[in-house]
Amino acid sequence: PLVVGKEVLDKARREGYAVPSFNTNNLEITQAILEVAEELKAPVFIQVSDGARKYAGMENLANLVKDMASRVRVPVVLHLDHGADFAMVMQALRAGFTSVMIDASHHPLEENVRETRKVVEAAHAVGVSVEAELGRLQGIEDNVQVSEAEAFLTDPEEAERFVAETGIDYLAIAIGTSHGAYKGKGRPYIDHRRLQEIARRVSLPLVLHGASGVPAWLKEKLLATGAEVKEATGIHDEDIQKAIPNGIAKINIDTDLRLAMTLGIREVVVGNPREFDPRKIIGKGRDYLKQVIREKFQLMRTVGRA
Ligand SMILES: O=C(COP(=O)(O)O)N(O)CCCCOP(=O)(O)O
Ligand code: NA
Ligand SMILES: [Zn+2]
Repeated sequence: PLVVGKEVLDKARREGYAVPSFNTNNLEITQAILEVAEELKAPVFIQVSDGARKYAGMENLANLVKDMASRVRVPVVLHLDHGADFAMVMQALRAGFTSVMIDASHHPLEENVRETRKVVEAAHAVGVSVEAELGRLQGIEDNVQVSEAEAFLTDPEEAERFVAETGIDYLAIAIGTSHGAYKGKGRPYIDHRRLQEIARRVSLPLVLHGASGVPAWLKEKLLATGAEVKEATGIHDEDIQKAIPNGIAKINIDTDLRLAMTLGIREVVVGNPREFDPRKIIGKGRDYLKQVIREKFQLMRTVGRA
């Protein structure tokens, strides 16, 4: 069934596992997520970004997820990813989202607090959980000077204050991850000591953005279809496994789903130039999506937790 975010994540942090939050943009991605969650008896977040809202329509995606979630046995949370402003959050609340993120982390702290408090008041009034962000994920360019990079990472003491002043339900932090398929040359540096210090001060579930791994098997297969993803790199599994016992309870995955869907589509389109049944083309993408989604539930130890 569709459930509120807080109950799912409080349990995850308490019991030392994480819940993947997968971005959806259409029917096939939503099907893949829910079929695997059901198969593995795992709770799951399905999140809608601004881009997805523009591509598919917020109400369309909300109605699809709500209806499909009502027909599965595992807990499903419908989450607004990177809510840009109060208006967008209100639209999500009206559409029946059960969790919303207000991302005001690029504003000065005082404004982030103000914006976030406003959203908390509205969302909590209708029983919906709130995620906010403190600190900024490094940009795609990794030519950020060390000092600037420091300024982007979440300050533990500030995090404690931010949580107290805003009343949020879970906190997104910056400890070295970044959005997209190009997370820097080699292995991205994840600041586990900083995470431990944040987790010592903040008892709320912590959220990791930019956590896609760009798995080797997926990258190799994509390269074999002629996809130009040679420079693509992700977060290492060991860093994910290390972050979970240190308070990370929600882990955002979008890029790995994009790569999986693209692999399926390219394999059919490049491999069978005579194929023009979209169900065969997108369907192959859905198969690879299910494989990646299975791996995420296993990596995060979400299996059997529903
Ligand atoms: O943290 C993440 C995903 O991180 P990842 O890129 O490592 O998967 N997310 O929050 C997903 C962000 C998707 C937003 O993009 P569009 O507006 O273009 O849809
Ligand atoms: Na989010
Ligand atoms: Zn994000």
